Amino acid sequence: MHPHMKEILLDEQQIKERVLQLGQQITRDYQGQNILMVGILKGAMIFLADLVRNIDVPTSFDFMAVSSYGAGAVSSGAVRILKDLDKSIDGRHVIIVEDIVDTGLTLQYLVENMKARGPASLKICTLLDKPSRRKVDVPVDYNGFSIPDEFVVGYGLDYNERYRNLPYIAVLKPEIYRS
Ligand SMILES: O=P(O)(O)OC[C@H]1O[C@H](OP(=O)(O)OP(=O)(O)O)[C@H](O)[C@@H]1O
Ligand code: HPA
Ligand SMILES: [Mg+2]
Repeated sequence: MHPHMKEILLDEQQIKERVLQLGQQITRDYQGQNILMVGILKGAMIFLADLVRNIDVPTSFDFMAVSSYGAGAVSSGAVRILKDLDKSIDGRHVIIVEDIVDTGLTLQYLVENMKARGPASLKICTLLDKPSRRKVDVPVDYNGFSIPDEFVVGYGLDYNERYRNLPYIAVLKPEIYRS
């Protein structure tokens, strides 16, 4: 384990099994349709890459980059678009793919923003959910794991742009983000 980690919360095998289940569930729910997965950069990229390989209906993907956390471990609440979608989502069956729903502020903004673009349907898929930290209600359709209120990194999730490449999800030692 990386020396900056307190404990591994979800190991590679647990993540792999759950991502397979989510892919199978989405495949069942979208029979006969085409999906547009919208990955929210950068955190969701690893989850999206693994998830789409477990989906067996026609699937395309696009990306959006927004930022609320910046370099820190606390949400600023103000969401900025850093990179917008390449194409229109009008009439498409859209699934927003996130790595984590924490306060819900990022997703609340994204859902409002995307609904205004006229998709045929809009669902949310997140790998992790921290329900105890929610400030606004967001309708999560697919959730990998509900986790306790601890700052986690790995499998796409960062602290100050680090640790995204860890193959597991771990709790960062508090002294690392306090220092
Ligand atoms: O529910 P919330 O409290 O809004 O937090 C969740 C958001 O925060 C993180 O993004 P971040 O701004 O750190 O960008 P990143 O994905 O590039 O790390 C995460 O990827 C979610 O998008
Ligand atoms: O626990 C977290 N880890 C990394 N990024 C995050 N963004 C919201 N919560 C988290
Ligand atoms: Mg981040």
